[in-house]
Amino acid sequence: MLYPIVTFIGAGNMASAIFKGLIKQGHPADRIRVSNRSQGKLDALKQEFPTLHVSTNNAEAVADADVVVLAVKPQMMEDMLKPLTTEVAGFDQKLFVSVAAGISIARLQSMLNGAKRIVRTMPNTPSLIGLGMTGLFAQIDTSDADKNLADSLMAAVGKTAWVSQEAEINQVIAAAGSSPAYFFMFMNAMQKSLEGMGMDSQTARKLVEQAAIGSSQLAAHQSDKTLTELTQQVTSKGGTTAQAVATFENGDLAGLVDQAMQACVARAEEMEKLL
Ligand SMILES: NC(=O)C1=CN([C@@H]2O[C@H](COP(=O)(O)OP(=O)(O)OC[C@H]3O[C@@H](n4cnc5c(N)ncnc54)[C@H](OP(=O)(O)O)[C@@H]3O)[C@@H](O)[C@H]2O)C=CC1
Ligand SMILES: O=C(O)[C@@H]1CCC=N1
Repeated sequence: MLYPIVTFIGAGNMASAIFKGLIKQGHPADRIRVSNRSQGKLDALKQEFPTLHVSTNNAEAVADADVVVLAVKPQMMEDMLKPLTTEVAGFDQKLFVSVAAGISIARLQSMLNGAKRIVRTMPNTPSLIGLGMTGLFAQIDTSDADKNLADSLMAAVGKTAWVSQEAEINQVIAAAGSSPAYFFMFMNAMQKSLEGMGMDSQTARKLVEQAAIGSSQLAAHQSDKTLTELTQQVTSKGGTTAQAVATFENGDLAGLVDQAMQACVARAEEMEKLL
């Protein structure tokens, strides 16, 4: 099988989670190019993957790309793309996969001089270990071949879900792109509580980590049960869990989570207007 040449512009947190994940899944490193503004990250990558093509020159990195993954911060996208539209022959004919929050396809199209082959995605950092969750959206006139190529890249590092309305990508951000941070915060709060009770941090981290892994795996294995049913399975009447659950309910955990998710979506919508 001949793997497509994939160029990542930006070698930050999200891009590196995806391309390292791809390499782990068998995509040959010599068919991946990574360009980044500063040299330091590239030097480290070259050490880790000697056959990876790295460059601080975006135009050079995209020249032979089949797919260009746009992975710079949203605020930097326009300045990053502008020179490429004139410097790189046939640039607007390539397939672009954007991972950026808050930049619509219409906006990308205008930044890309009218390019037509664009898939907007919202991945997350667990892609690094093959457990990513990516939402994808493409306009109606995007070819199946382009959709399949974008899907296969993201499916190599986790699960994928297509949304039929572009606005839903902002909900994917709340559910998957940003949500690893929520889970880490929850785990961290548990760890800190245990430490406050006197437990050493290593043991506290191990307990929290394994309980989180076990719970998420159990939910995935028993997807026929609702999350409320899974909660009830743990909660003995008059027992310990009931006290913790009541504390969360009294503090309106669900309301707070809803507020956080809404704030996330609202910020994505606001970014779409600003950028
Ligand atoms: N982090 C996450 O969990 C997720 C992020 N995203 C999206 O991914 C994108 C990147 O975010 P993230 O990885 O967190 O950000 P990072 O800041 O970690 O990475 C951005 C990278 O882009 C590089 N860069 C900036 N300007 C240029 C340029 N002109 N040419 C080449 N490289 C450039 C930066 O280089 P330098 O080393 O010089 O700073 C940096 O390494 C964003 O659009 C974000 O919305 C989407 C889903 C999840
Ligand atoms: O915080 C952000 O804007 C990006 C998008 C999703 C995760 N990180």
